[in-house]
Amino acid sequence: MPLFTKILTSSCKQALEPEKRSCFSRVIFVSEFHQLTKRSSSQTLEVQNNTTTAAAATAAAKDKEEAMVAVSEGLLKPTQHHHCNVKSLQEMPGPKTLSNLVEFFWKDGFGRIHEIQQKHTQEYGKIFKSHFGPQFVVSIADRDMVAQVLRAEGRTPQRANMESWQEYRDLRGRATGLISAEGEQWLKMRSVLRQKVLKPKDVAVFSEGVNEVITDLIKRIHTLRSQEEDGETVTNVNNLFFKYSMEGVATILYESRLGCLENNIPEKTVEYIEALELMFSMFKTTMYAGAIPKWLRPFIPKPWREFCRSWDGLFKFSQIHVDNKIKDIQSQLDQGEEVKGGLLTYLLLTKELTVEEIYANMTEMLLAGVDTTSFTLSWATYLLAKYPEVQQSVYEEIVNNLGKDQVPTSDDVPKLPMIRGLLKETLRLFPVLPGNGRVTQEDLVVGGYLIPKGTQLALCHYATSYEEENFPMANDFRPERWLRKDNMDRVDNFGSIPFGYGIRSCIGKRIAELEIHLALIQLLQNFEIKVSPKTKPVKAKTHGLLTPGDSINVKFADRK
Ligand code: HEM
Repeated sequence: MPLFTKILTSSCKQALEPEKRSCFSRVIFVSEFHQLTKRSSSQTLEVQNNTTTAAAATAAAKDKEEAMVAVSEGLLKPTQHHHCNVKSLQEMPGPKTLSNLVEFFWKDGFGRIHEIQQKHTQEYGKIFKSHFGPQFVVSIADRDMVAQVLRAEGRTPQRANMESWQEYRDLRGRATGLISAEGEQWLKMRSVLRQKVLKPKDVAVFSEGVNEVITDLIKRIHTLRSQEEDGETVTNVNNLFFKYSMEGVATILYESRLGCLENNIPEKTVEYIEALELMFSMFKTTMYAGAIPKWLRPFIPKPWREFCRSWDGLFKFSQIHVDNKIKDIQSQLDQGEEVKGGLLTYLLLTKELTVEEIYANMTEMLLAGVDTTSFTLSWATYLLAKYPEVQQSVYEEIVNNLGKDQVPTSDDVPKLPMIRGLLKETLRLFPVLPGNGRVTQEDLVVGGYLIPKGTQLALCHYATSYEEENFPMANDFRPERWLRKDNMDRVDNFGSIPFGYGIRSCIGKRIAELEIHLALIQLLQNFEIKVSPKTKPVKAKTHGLLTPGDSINVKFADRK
């Protein structure tokens, strides 16, 4: 069967009309469907006849809707009557462009993307379309539909909206890292990196280094709280956790310590940490720079300029550390010593990635690994302070299974299911990435709609995380909902997939879990986390990521 079959425009138009579609019996999905109506003047259209997609379509059709558009070598052949409900994108509900503009630009929608997800889901249903300037997005806020999309992914799923990242890299002659790369280039790098960080046992080797950072974190808490009147409160815990996450990720990625948590940081290091903090915050502010059309840049140059400046800083930072490692390795080799080390050493020795690719991946992992971890730790401490009975049960589990003083390693975590539940529940309530993007690589039928190849999808994790049908008493903080009743019990739930799912999911998941689990265990062994008069209700806001909208201030009281 030829890959491309030609279909007469007029027949296609018929196929798009729901009432006329029902008389075609062969199931196929029409590529570039959204462009069909635009091309009314052309006589023919090329339509990809993809057998895999047709099979997926048949399965989908059995499930809920029958999918049917049109096919055949040359002409559409109406054969037999067949009931078909596949709807077109034109029929999909969604907010009007103007109301989106008002929502985002007049009502500070960029800070409330997570709430808008929920609002639009209530207004338009669990699958809806939106226009953001030139961008057209189909949002999916249903657990089963999200599962369907992610399970159907091919070997190189495509992330949406990475053009501005790619543009920066082209401009500076830099390589792409895992986040921004696509296709075979992405697959090659992913295959190398996944061997070192994707399994719990791969990251277990980092336990010792992470525990050293935690020792410094605890010392720092002692210092900070001693500066407060009550001797217990730490204000804006996120500042502290930012430094912890930066230090932790640097230990793992660069195999070196930065000294972010020292009490007396040399002035040079202070400047350097401040510059890093600035770059992170600038990055969040400017990450929408790519949404501004290029022709507008001469008139509004600042966002793009700052976006490039923050990338320059992040790349420079990574490059310094990678270059230092290269020198270290070289001098060890020169002295005839055996070279041992972690992830970076492995990458440099095996040469499976080029040095440019290593710079790019270290930079992107640094960017992906700091705020995500620190916001999650901040929310976890906030929730523990607010729910003392939950904190007590997590603490008791630690005392009973590990003891009050024993320093945990990654091997201990499976003995502490409540710690795992605590992290999962924190990320359910505050998923750092409230949504995830994909560009469809095949035509798909989702929720009864034909979604053509090349469509941008927004998977609305925040909205699904708060659905009662996915999580009863969804607004409550209940880590125990994640406990398994027995070994066979699975509590996975596509309603909350804070690290994504499948081949393109977060590659740093195990690193993040290690850093967060070990830190929370030691924090609870040392302190009772309590609300203080300075603890105010804190709401989430979207600022690139889902961040605490205000300072989180809590007490770290000594355990009796
Ligand atoms: C609580 C912490 C974290 C959360 C919630 C988180 C979440 C996510 C999510 C949702 C994605 C997108 C997945 C997808 O598209 O399906 C992602 C991708 C990624 N994350 Fe994380 N992340 C966290 C920590 C980290 C850390 C610590 C690192 C590295 C040290 C990291 C590195 C990455 C990278 C490189 C990608 C791109 C993967 C790819 O495209 O192949 N993340 N993360």
